Amino acid sequence: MGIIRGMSLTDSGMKLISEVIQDELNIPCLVMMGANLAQEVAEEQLCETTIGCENEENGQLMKELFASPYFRCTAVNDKKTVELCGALKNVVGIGAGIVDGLNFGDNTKAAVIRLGLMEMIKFAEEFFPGGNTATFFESCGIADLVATCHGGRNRLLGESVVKSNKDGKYKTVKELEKEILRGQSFQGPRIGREVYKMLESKDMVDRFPLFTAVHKICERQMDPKEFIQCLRNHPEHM
Ligand SMILES: NC(=O)c1ccc[n+]([C@@H]2O[C@H](COP(=O)([O-])OP(=O)(O)OC[C@H]3O[C@@H](n4cnc5c(N)ncnc54)[C@H](O)[C@@H]3O)[C@@H](O)[C@H]2O)c1
Ligand SMILES: O=P(O)(O)OC[C@H](O)CO
Repeated sequence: MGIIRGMSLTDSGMKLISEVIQDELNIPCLVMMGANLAQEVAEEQLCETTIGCENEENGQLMKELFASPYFRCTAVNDKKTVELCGALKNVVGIGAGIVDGLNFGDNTKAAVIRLGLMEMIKFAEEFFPGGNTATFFESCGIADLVATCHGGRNRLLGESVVKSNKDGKYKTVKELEKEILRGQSFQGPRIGREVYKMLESKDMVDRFPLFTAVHKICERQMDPKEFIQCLRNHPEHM
């Protein structure tokens, strides 16, 4: 069962982490993604998760293995979309943190969550076609977006980047990771870089302004203050 949120760029394109595990270990690998902030799961607070499988029998088996009164599992026969949700939401989470750092309110954050979701759906259609849009309404999709955009480490990164501003100079992701996480790591910046490379290779950057802006802010190629302006001209509004 894979819970790692990420992807890997290879010469032949983008691979999901479960595919890397399957290829390296030569074993089947299902995935589990959802609104599952570790601290809250450890405290046995009620949460939901999504098991992504390629056949219903395996999904059901894993559901029986993992489900508990506080950990409610749904098995979905759309493994790639489930895993893609778990990776891409980290990039949106950074965007939500940038909004917080810039002192914008809940309406703006809601816009980031919605536009982020639309970019996730579009990215899946372009690069991993054949999935089911309904999967984005499982815990791995909208619910994990909400959790990450309010309580995740990636949100904290976005806010911290903005707040690290000293005379127009911002701290790097590496510096902030060392200061804030002390041994843990942010998943969003690496995923954002890989997503951006894929978009650039297909000349699609303009269609994904939120993913693009988050990536450029993480790489210090864009001032975080420009983030909101990038969203004003989003293709979803045209
Ligand atoms: N913490 C949570 O709330 C939570 C919830 C659900 C899923 N996840 C996912 O689980 C995974 C692990 O999360 P975590 O909270 O334990 O993170 P963490 O930052 O505590 O640990 C990640 C570890 O992976 C190592 N690492 C990073 N890149 C590596 C590489 N290329 N090769 C080898 N090691 C590498 C890091 O050094 C670090 O020790 C992540 O993909 C995360 O998104 C985390
Ligand atoms: O703390 P984050 O931002 O890495 O998010 C953790 C989990 O993915 C939330 O489900």
